[in-house]
Amino acid sequence: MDKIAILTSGGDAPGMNAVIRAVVRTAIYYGIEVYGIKNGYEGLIDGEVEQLIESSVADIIQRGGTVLGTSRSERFITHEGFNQAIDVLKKYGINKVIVGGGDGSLRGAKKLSESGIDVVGIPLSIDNDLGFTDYSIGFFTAITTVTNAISNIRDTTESHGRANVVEVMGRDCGDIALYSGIAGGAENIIVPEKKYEISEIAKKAIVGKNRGKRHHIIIMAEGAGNSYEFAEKFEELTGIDTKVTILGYIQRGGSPSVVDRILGSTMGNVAVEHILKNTGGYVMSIREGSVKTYPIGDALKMENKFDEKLSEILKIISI
Ligand SMILES: Nc1ncnc2c1ncn2[C@@H]1O[C@H](COP(=O)(O)OP(=O)(O)O)[C@@H](O)[C@H]1O
Ligand SMILES: O=P(O)(O)OC[C@H]1O[C@](O)(COP(=O)(O)O)[C@@H](O)[C@@H]1O
Repeated sequence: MDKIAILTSGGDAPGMNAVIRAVVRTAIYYGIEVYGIKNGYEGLIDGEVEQLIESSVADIIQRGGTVLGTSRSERFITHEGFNQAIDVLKKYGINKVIVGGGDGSLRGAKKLSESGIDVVGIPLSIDNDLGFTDYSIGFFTAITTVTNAISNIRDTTESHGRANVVEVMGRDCGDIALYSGIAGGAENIIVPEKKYEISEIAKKAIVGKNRGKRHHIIIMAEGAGNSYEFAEKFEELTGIDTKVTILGYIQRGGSPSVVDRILGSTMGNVAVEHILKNTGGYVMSIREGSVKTYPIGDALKMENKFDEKLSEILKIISI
């Protein structure tokens, strides 16, 4: 008899709870025992495993974070830690695992599948840095939070006639900066995928200022440089009083958006149906509006592409 477990791993993302809820309720619907593994791969190694029932996931769809807890686990990458994790799964008779997380977590899931455990990975990361899916769950909530913050920052920036460098998350991926930059009407974005010239950004601000513009918002992804150093140089070049706002963890928490709840519920449900019918390793994806599955090895080789067109649109319309 199949036994399914669900774990969440890596950086948490709004929508993780919708996934957990859908996985648990779908498994029970099909008469399958379902287990929750606490605190990601760390909890798996330590045997933090608990059977879940319908009511275990009551009243969680609206909550940010993950009720199962998460971790970044150095131990899981070691031979010893990984084998301990496999032993725990064997002890409970769990043969199928659904992993919700980002790139690293899904690499861990691939390793589990190579050890004979059937897995389905669900893309959960606010960064939207996965090549095999158009969107990862959590991204839309994060960019809504960032966009609301930009609107607030714009009000005060405009009143004072200042510039503001808003630092957002995204170590290797500029999607949070790009999408919230478009939605918030930022004049410039600075992202890890593209080189920038501070002199060009300053020139644009001076042209705007001479036109009577009283605010200038620059969104900087955390992986693209040091926002304080940038702001100091920008102020020097433009003569515009320049402040820095680092949004930090504010953008990773909070009640999930409608899109993330629906994506989470759908992917959680389809993941269970898929894992019951298939052996091996897979991931869930959303491509051009449809939910799809890919073999996990192929999926992790797909390159994440920066949306040059959207970046060009920002350049043209945010002057
Ligand atoms: N190549 C890998 N092989 C096995 N496990 C991995 C690998 N990369 C990451 N992991 C596991 O996944 C965890 C989460 O990965 P991390 O990159 O921190 O977050 P995310 O999944 O959000 O990208 C890591 O702490 C580690 O335990
Ligand atoms: O919580 P931590 O360990 O400080 O991680 C911060 C990082 O996690 C993220 O929020 C999400 O990244 P991952 O999806 O790779 O975990 C990044 O944007 C950020 O740099």
